[in-house]
Amino acid sequence: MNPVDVADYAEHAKATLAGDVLGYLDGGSGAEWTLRENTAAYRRIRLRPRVLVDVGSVDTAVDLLGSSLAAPLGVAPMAYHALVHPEAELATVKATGAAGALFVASMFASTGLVRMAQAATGPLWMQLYWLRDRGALLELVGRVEQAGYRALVLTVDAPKVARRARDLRSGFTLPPHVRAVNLDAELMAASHVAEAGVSAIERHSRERFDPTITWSDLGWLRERTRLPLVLKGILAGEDARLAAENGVDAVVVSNHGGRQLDGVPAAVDALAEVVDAVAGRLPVLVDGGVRRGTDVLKALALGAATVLVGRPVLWGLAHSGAAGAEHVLRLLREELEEAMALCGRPTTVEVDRSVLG
Ligand SMILES: Cc1cc2nc3c(=O)[nH]c(=O)nc-3n(C[C@H](O)[C@H](O)[C@H](O)COP(=O)(O)O)c2cc1C
Ligand SMILES: CC(C)CC(=O)C(=O)O
Repeated sequence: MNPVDVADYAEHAKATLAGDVLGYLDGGSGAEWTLRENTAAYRRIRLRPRVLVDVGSVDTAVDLLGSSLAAPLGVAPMAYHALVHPEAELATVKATGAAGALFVASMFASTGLVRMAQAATGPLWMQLYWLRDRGALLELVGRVEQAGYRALVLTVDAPKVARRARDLRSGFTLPPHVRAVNLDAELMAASHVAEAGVSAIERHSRERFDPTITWSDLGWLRERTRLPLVLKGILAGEDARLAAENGVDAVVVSNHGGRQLDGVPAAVDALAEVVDAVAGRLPVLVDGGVRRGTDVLKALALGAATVLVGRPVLWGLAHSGAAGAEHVLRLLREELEEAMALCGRPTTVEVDRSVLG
């Protein structure tokens, strides 16, 4: 059966991927309460359409940090696309460009950052974790700048990677052919060895991520790069205000897809607080639980500038490579277009909180 919505791709992934890979992809931390909330919260938000509006043509385009996107959609940074398809990030980068969306590469991408840049036909950002070895961090930033990436996304919700029961139960480790090729060999090695009670992925963070960084360290990075700096993993209005005061260019409201602190609200439920706190000083993106075009519309209505999509893109990639990933993004865009028409809001600038019931 040909998939007709994201749920079909999710089902296909569940039926076909190896158990440990599926667990790493679909799983969350703790009791997975936040993971479930991310999708459940969208189902609780209702739409409030206006009628007899000319919706003969609907335009989903937005501008974001100097780039224009055909739709307010991006691919969230996700490690190791090679886990689900041999073409890995090359396929997802191409798919994203074809769909007119933004691609955020993970620091743990399984494809070289220059090869990703060469395959890109749209805007490309790079996600970073702050490494204890600042020399290695800066060296990577230099290569990212050189390759033409347009922004750095610093993930701030993972001073350490949280315990994820599915990975511990399955003993998940990376197969030998899947590597974080943009990082040094020593760092990569940790991800291939599981220890009792610590998953291979957890070891990355324990050994290499710097859990001591604070707001005062951001200036150090700011001074050393000309790229816009985006913080990913903001859930509190106070932190969003601090971001604006510390020269950050955008924030992503995110709970890491329910993979970090379990018990925090769904990303969409934290969105309004952050949007209100920044009061237009910076664009606010959101990710977590977006599975339908109506979810994108709800996030836009609450003030999101763009929505990032995580797991659905990997489900599409697992299903049929670049074609599947592109179809997932196109489905979301088409569903958004339909929802905008049926809500009587033919352009994204007309989407505000009055869309919500
Ligand atoms: C398999 C997987 C790998 C991820 N890897 C990263 C990563 O390397 N860096 C990061 O900042 N976030 C990472 N995330 C979190 C995503 O960027 C994003 O916040 C989350 O997946 C959004 O939720 P969704 O999957 O419900 O759309 C990962 C998520 C998944 C599912
Ligand atoms: C390699 C990991 C740190 C990637 C990640 O952020 C995740 O699995 O959620």
